[in-house]
Amino acid sequence: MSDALHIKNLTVRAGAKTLLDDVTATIEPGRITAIVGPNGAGKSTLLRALAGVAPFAGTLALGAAPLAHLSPTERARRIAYLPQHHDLAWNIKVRDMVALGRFAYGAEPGKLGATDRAAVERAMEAAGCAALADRGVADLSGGEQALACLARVLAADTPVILADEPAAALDPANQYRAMECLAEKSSQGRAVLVVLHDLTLVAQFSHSVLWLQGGRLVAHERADCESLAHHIPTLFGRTPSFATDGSEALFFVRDPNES
Ligand SMILES: Nc1ncnc2c1ncn2[C@@H]1O[C@H](COP(=O)(O)OP(=O)(O)OP(=O)(O)O)[C@@H](O)[C@H]1O
Repeated sequence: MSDALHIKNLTVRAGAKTLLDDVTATIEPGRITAIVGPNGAGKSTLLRALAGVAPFAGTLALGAAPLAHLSPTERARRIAYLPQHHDLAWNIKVRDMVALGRFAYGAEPGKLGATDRAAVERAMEAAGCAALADRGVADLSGGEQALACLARVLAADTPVILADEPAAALDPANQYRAMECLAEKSSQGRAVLVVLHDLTLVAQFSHSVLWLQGGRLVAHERADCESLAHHIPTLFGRTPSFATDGSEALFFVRDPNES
């Protein structure tokens, strides 16, 4: 089991605008914590601050170790980050892109040791992109690129995983595959923090939810039906229906009285 990720009084500003306002939460290891909120709520900003790519005020610590005290390499060995947008600058092979996940261990694409090679192959297999290993990343479809980027994060084998909408570009089967990959990591004792818009995936895979609205943390609660039914109408202005077959599926039903 790895350490908990402690977020204390996290505030992010861009000029005069406050993107994230005084967020305090603890992200537990061995759990999937979903971040849920409307577009523009600050979900990506929260992950970006935790990943070290957005300046912030406040304190972030992994266990007792403030993240600010870690070197970039030490940080990269502890926290892997899957951004919302996949900016792929070079048309390198999928296998070499996934191998970048091993960079913090000194591995160079094309010159991997046995441990790194095994981690890369395992990650591509888990993410479902092993058959794409020798293809150029720029020649892949959007969903295929998303699987390759997920594999890069899995290959890093970090105690903390930050994933921003990992399922957004994926077909239904691959959405479940991506979430199962993250569930496997959390069952190994890692802390997984994931931005999700699909509320059924939230209900089925997450243990707790950070509810964000307007840059503020509205609540941090267990991902049970009662909590979902309470917060979803408040944040999204619509009341969800819950499947009655025990599948934890959630959906919005069109009001027949609406024109
Ligand atoms: N550099 C910036 N300058 C000004 N405003 C910014 C900047 N970066 C983000 N924002 C704004 O901050 C708010 C939060 O952005 P963020 O990307 O965190 O939202 P989000 O909850 O991830 O949204 P989505 O669900 O649409 O991806 C948005 O209103 C966005 O326009």
